[in-house]
Amino acid sequence: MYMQDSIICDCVEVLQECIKRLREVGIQLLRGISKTLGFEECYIEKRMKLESGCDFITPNDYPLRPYSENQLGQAPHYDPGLLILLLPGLSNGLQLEHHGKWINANPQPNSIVVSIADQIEILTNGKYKSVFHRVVVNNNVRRISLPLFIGPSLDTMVSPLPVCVDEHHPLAYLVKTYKELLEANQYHEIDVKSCLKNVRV
Ligand SMILES: O=C(O)CCC(=O)C(=O)O
Ligand SMILES: [Fe+2]
Repeated sequence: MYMQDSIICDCVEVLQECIKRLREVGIQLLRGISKTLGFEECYIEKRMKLESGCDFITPNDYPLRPYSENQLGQAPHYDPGLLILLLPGLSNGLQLEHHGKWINANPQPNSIVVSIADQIEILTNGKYKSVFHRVVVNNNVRRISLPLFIGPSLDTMVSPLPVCVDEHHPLAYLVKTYKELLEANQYHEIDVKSCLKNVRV
């Protein structure tokens, strides 16, 4: 009993440290994105109130499946949030859509997969696209992955930045709070589901 408790404690500490470091990487990348848009580096952090941001960590465990080509562990989807930082585990399976084809992400060992999510697409009025992706699984390696969804605070209005809207790029998304976007599911409860289809103009 004692052993089990101490193992669980160790796991919690490792997980907390892992989340902290993934978040630090995410914040640095968001600073880079702020700069590419012509802002000072903390612009997105401040505008999205990331100090009280709403992050989700949703570990995935894909059991082994009887073999069939492209057996899906997760159907094609977009992710909510600003950025996703994913520890992809030891088996391949993550695929990204590129020009209508599915491409294997094939991350290097010990790497972090970073993807743009819905709220960056909305903020940039579609200049940076949320990544459409899916997971295929196979019958010889169990896949465990750990994504961290970095998001704004729930009361933050998410709308295209004026600098990304002009006559060639008309406003393409409605204005809603992050909470409203996460609640746009049949249960009207906060859920880690993409909201893009509900806000495209
Ligand atoms: O397991 C993966 O590699 C991706 C997981 C994912 O897309 C998700 O949890 O939203
Ligand atoms: Fe995802």
